[in-house]
Amino acid sequence: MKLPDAQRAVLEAASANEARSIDRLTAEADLPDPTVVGATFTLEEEGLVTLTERVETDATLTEEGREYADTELPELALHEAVVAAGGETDLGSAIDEAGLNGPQVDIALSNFSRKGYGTIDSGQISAAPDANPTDDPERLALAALADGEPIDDESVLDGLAGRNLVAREETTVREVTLTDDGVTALMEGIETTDTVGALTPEMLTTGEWRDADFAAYNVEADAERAQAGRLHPLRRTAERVTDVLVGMGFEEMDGPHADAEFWINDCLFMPQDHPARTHWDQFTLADPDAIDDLPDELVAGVEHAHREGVGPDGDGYHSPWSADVARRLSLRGHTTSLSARHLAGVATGELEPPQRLFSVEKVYRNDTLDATHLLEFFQIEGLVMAEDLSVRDLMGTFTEFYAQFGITDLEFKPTYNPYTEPSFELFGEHPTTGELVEIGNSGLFRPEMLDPLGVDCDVMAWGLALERLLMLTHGFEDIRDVHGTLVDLDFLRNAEVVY
Ligand SMILES: N[C@@H](Cc1ccccc1)C(=O)O
Repeated sequence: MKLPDAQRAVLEAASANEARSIDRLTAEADLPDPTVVGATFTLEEEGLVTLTERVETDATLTEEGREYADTELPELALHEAVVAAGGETDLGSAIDEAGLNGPQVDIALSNFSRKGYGTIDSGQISAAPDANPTDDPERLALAALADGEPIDDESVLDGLAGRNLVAREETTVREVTLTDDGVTALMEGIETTDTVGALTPEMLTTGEWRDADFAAYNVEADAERAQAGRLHPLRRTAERVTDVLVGMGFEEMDGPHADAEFWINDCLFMPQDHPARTHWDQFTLADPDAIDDLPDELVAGVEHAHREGVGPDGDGYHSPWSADVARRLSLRGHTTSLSARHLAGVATGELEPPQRLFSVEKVYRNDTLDATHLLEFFQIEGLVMAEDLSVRDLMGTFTEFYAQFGITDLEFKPTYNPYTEPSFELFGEHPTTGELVEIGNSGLFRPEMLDPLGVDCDVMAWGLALERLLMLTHGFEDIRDVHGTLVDLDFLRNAEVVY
């Protein structure tokens, strides 16, 4: 019989008397695992081997399990402390003596009683005289696992898995046995065919590939999973947002992450003593600490709006205003700075209506980290500049935009921004908790903002949070499950950006 090299090696490594695992055949045939699996599948099809599959459950120590294997289970540490104190003592000193703290205290107390190591009664703890902590099955199992020994007692393993001290993982073990035909073939002798398993650069350059007999691929064979790099789901969502907005006729804006407060705040009619302009909210740069080249005429116009307001009935803030503050350099707390630069005509030249602009960019805020706040996040900024815009246009745009992501239950709540009137916060329903989540803020820019920038038509605008959009589309309850060091690798590898 003629067989390709790999099949012959697998056949020779297999036995008729004993089922051998693929791992063992791989070691004996000295071939890569996928090659052996592929060869085995073909041999099975040809009736030369039989292949059986068995699911084995592996147990490995979790970090906590390892810690207790190295030291002691909390309930045993507690027992030891009680025994050392003469068999009975007050609970507080037993806990201290056992060196228990935080969640370990509860763990120790509940397991101490459950396992019959003693009793706890009105603040006193006593050790059961007949308890035998040395033979504690969980303790022995942890020690055995730490030494790499197998554990047969499933109920102990289940208990440890329930305490999160052991992680159980199922693996499929494939085993191969020679059939009678396989034995006969081996006895009659096997010649190696010259089928080629892999195309090499040499075969291409010499032209040898032309006459080669290539082995067929077995597309059903198990192969190692290659984890290639891929874009973060958040980045892919950002790209999707860009696609949607471009599809709605928007053009992308660009601009600096660190900018003069003039563009970030002053142009937005944010008084210089506004709380959002303090270090509690924004990150101010120390070096360099200012932008010197602001357009004089614009600065004068903005200062005038702040001091006197706009129009015959206008009224300003009558609060301090200084060009030095306006020149101060900060990380942008919103990308509305890009809208200001574009509307002022300093980004891409004077704008004529109609215009639709957007950006999906990072912004930075000195927030307190929690489930819905990070120090930086992506903002979906947008503006429409046209004659006669109304709140209906604003709501219609959001309805159209969010519908692309399957979000059709938007709610609007009136709010206040120094730079818009009217202003609306947007909310969407969280798919699993049902809670309303704030997903953005919007409004029509006020004349106090537009007039100094030289814009005399209407502008509606918004800032939406990309991470919050992802929370609604993927059901996250904590933003830190999307960003940062706590993100689940499987999520990064497998998440689909669905729309
Ligand atoms: N700048 C606002 C969003 C916004 C932009 C434009 C108009 C109204 C609101 C924010 O960061 O929340």
